[in-house]
Amino acid sequence: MTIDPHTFRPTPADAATLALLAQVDALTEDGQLRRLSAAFARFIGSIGGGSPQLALACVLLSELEGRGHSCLELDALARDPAGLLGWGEDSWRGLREAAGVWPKRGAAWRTLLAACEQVWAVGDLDFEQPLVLDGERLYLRRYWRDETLVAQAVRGRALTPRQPDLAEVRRWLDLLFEHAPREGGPDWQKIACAVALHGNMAIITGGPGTGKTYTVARLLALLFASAGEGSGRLRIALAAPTGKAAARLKQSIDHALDGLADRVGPALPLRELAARMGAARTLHSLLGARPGTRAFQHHAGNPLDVDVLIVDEASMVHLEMMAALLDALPPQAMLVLLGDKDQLASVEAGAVLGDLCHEAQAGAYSMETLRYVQESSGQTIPHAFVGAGGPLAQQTVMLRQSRRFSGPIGALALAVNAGDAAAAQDVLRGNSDGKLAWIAPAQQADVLQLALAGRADEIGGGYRPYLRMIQSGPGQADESGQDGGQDGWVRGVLHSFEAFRILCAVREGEWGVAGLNEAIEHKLEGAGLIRKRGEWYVGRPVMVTRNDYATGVFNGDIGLTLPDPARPGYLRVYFSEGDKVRSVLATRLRNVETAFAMTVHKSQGSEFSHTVMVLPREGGAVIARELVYTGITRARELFTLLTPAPQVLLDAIAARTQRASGLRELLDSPTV
Ligand SMILES: Nc1ncnc2c1ncn2[C@@H]1O[C@H](COP(=O)(O)OP(=O)(O)OP(=O)(O)O)[C@@H](O)[C@H]1O
Repeated sequence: MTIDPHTFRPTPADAATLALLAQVDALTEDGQLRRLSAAFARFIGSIGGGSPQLALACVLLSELEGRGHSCLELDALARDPAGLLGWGEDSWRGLREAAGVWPKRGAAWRTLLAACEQVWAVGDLDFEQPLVLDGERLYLRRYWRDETLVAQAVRGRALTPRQPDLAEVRRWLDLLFEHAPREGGPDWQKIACAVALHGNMAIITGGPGTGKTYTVARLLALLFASAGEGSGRLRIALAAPTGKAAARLKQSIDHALDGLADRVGPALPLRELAARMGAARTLHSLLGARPGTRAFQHHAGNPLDVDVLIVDEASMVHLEMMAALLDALPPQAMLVLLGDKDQLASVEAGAVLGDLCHEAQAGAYSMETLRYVQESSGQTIPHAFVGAGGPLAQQTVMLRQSRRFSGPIGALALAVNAGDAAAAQDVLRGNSDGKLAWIAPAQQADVLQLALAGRADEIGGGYRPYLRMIQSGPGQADESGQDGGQDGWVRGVLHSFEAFRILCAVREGEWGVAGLNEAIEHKLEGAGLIRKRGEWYVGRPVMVTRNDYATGVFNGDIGLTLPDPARPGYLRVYFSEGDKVRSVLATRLRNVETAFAMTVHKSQGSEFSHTVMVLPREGGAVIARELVYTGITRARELFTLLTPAPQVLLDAIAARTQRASGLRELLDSPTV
């Protein structure tokens, strides 16, 4: 439902509700609430009887939706409404007084809301009311529908048994996984492949470098092998939430299959089969996004033409997209989700992968799963991982050892993920052979110096190398000593830019994306590395902020501005997509922002040799453990952390982002 807050006029409501809405308006003017929330409360009041409690519940529901929650939990509403918004009692008092009667228990709120004609209590007669009450959760209908669809589809898929030939699976797994894990214990990668073959849905989760792509490449080989004569007809689709992640997935899978081809020999023409798979696509393009609408070309009535769908970076997939994806996937197709459950959830509402993986750490495997895994892979799941998990837990495997992400950066990520601020501090202060640096308390000048030239002890750090390469122009030898002409030069510049990035936790202020981009531009201009002439200039890195079907660029794509070789005086923006480079005339790009500094959120799915993360001077609800963990895990070789106020880091590590959602409960409910 779309409401224009400027044109919407409510019908008259009772005096108490009007008094409450006046308070809401004042807080909106103050910038504490978004405009949409008051408009939504008025809209709900206009289509049925109103009450100040209902209006306030609507304001909160809308605010929480804007912060990524899919519902309002009535228990929390009764207990600590101010806490829901991260407000102190003072800011909240006015609203609370205006609301009048304030039920002290979730159940009482349920009774109050269930009596409203705008609310459908699940189980009652449904009149398509805009609000839905499911147990003690209040939803916008759209999110309730999406959550229910996801839970039903996921349970159904996980429960759909496949009956692979166990001896054959075992034979192939032994061939595909040559070495036992160095650290001993079960080979979780092998287990993941076996488990995936057991149902129509599997999740492989793990931190960076734990081998998710390595494993899924072997799973594909196994699927080709199991298809026998029909292997050439197996329709496999690869997808990811962003173009960049999709390109990376395809590249890694091709590389892994190529490496496997010789090992499996002529028994399986892996190179040929891989070549037939086609490119990886963004989820938007796979589902057939239609500009200007939320609907997709593919849905239950027009399902995707696939047998196996692999989705990488699944932590970035929001609730609505996951529901659309599951709706469009034919029931007999296999879905494999890959992702790191501990990363930041999607920008939009939902924390789907986190919810789906809530038992991944513990395992919670049944004895039946243990037996199946033993027979199909020869692997013994230790008893510590036995439990009473639901059907999806049986189809989920967490990879636990990182091959490329060890050392001090890995130790820091582990400490942060475990919420252990003291251990994180020890790692940051300890001897890390220069891999880690912690600048605290930091000044903005520290960030600017890093942007210019990296750390003092670093050769060729910061943004200087790529800007110098631009200044040298094509025709010069690249890093490898080869002259690649215009194309080679563009690739070289893009590659060099990818080596370094500054990530921020917030958008606004001195320590946010906006303030830092401006200051960095100034610094680079002062050093003679860029020449700003208006908005567009040579060397400007940009991030696309909105999908644009006309130019084929999508939200989150990052490009570099370079001279147009065909038209002197014109600029083009070059985007790298795996092995390919695309370019668009700069003036055709409408929704972009400078990207020397970008948010941690937008950096998901990317890695940089040297990642610099900047925390702001003041914490807040968004500066939590998942954000810090996601920032650290973007670093391949060096990680530098800047904190103007070190306490913000410690508070962030202690805080978890909990998004309200009913998905976990629904997943475990046999009646869904
Ligand atoms: N069992 C293994 N034996 C040997 N090498 C492995 C194994 N598992 C993974 N690797 C190697 O470790 C590296 C990381 O693996 P991979 O890229 O699959 O991890 P990932 O979990 O997909 O990482 P990311 O989340 O960063 O994309 C790769 O070079 C891969 O070839």
